[in-house]
Amino acid sequence: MEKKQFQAESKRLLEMMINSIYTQKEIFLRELISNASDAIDKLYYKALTDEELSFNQEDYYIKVSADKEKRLLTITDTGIGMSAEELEQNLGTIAKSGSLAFKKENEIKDGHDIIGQFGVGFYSAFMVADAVTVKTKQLGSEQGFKWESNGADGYTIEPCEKETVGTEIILKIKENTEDDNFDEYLETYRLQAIIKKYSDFIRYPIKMDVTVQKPKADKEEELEEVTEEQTINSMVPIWKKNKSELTDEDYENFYHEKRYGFDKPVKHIHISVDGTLRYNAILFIPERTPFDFYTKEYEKGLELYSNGVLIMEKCADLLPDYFSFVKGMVDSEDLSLNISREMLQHDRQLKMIAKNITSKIKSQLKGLLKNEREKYETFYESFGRQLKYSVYSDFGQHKEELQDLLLFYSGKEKKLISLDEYIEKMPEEQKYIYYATGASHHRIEKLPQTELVAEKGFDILYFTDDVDEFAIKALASYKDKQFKSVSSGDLGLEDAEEQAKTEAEQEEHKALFEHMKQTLGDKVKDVRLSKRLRSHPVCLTAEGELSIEMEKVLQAMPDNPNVKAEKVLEINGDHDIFPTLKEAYEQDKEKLELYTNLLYNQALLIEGLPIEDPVEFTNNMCKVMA
Ligand SMILES: Nc1ncnc2c1ncn2[C@@H]1O[C@H](COP(=O)(O)OP(=O)(O)OP(=O)(O)O)[C@@H](O)[C@H]1O
Repeated sequence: MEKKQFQAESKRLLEMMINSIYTQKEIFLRELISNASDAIDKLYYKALTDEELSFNQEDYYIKVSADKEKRLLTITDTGIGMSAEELEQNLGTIAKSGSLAFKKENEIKDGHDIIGQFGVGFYSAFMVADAVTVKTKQLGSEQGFKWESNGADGYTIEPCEKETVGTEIILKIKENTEDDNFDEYLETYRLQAIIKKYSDFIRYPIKMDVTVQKPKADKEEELEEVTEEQTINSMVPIWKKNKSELTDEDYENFYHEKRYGFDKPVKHIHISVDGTLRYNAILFIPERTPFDFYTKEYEKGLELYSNGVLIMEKCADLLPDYFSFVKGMVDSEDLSLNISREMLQHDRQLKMIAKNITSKIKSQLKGLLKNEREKYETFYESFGRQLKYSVYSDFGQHKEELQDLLLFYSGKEKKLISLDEYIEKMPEEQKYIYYATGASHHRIEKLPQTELVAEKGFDILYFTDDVDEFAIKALASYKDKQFKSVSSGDLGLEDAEEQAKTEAEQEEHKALFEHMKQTLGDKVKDVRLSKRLRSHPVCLTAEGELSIEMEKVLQAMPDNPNVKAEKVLEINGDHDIFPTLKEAYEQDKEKLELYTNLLYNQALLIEGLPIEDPVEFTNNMCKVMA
């Protein structure tokens, strides 16, 4: 059977391609500059094998010039140029990449990697231009050629005058439409910005004529407008430089130049990996939280470059959510780009880079915690909340990675300590890691519930952030030591004998406590003799999973107004108030009820909870006084 060739309607194909591949029109300049850079690189490779050719890096450049009146934008390069045949093949056939063929034929050396591979980038010029003219003269040829097209009706090729070897791409920029402002592609400042954004690390100078204000030669106090040729790109990417040549200041300048933040980063991480996985990365741990960090608007991600050309401004897949504060960039030659170079095929390579980066960040943070404590605490002040939040989010999936990065305020040492530091200082008889929650360190210090644990000489971690207790509940234990709230039912401090004694006392006053419980109804789950109170008469504790602090946090959220902790009112049996209660129970039940309500409201106040009926409470106080 006769095999037929697919027919392609090239005009339609070109239209489709131009209008659907790229999401941003400004990308045409990146594509044309990348082609120019490839063309110079090809000369460089030729010189490697051709003894008659020498390659002097300084002689090669790319120039971008705009003529507003004629609406012409020209990209000139001093590269290898094209013959008439190559023009026909490369620019006359969509998806034919001369660069890819070149790459296959030549062994790529010294990081001079050729960028082009799909054979479509050139046509992106038609997104902003009605007509494109290419004037080119190939190395070793006497004759120049001109390729012209208005996109729709094919192209023409004819000989032309061209003095120098290289290529000139001339775009006739479209007129503005209602939706698009094409004038901007003729504005120097806009072109500079696009070059900086995408092509900053092209290794040849990208030059432009820029008009600047300068003091006059004869009259320094007066300014005049002068047009001078400037190199717009930085050329050598800092990440390709030798680490030993770079100073902290160089990294800081890069951080500010790239507008990662206005602060001074607490740490930079420079990674160069060469092997099966090849990539360079420069990452920063910022000092201050960006203003929108804890909002939905904040977008995490690293800049992603392929061969020094920007592919994505914020590649979210490179960072786990829990390290979303990290800023920086990754450059890799091995990425599977999609045709528009705006996205990646979800590939293994990227996942491996992300994994690698995550473990590097983790180890750097641990190093900071161990060796540069002050810096770590500065970092922690800004992003500790994010780490704690990440311990319990995603069903505690990442708690293992993050738990040793946590810091909490130590009641005993009056400073932030890590969980390891807490455990190291635990006396042998201490079974649990104790914590107390409250609005401030000062208020926690005064909590009646802390009395017994503190008396034993055990340290208590003070939780003042609303995520603290949630994070700890997700952890449950650290290095086999369980966390225990000083307000929890059993503090694990009594031996069997002491326990039996409290139980006997509780039994002895059972009727009194039952009456008090009845008075309070479902406001409390129980009224009990306290084992933890020393000088205070009363406190509230919680039974079950939900603590009183958690109740406060959850109640403040819109969907949980009715969550309640199971509260227990504890009475200090050694306090002077206790005989009074016993007497009231025997002789005056009404008085007992009055006292019970007063004690309950006092306990609420200590916990920072609102009193349900403040007027009744103050009236009751007056009743006692009168
Ligand atoms: N300035 C130039 N100098 C020399 N050759 C060029 C120039 N611009 C384009 N070419 C040739 O035209 C071919 C097609 O260019 P085009 O930009 O469409 O694709 P590409 O660069 O190969 O691939 P990609 O779509 O990945 O950018 C190139 O492979 C190259 O051979």
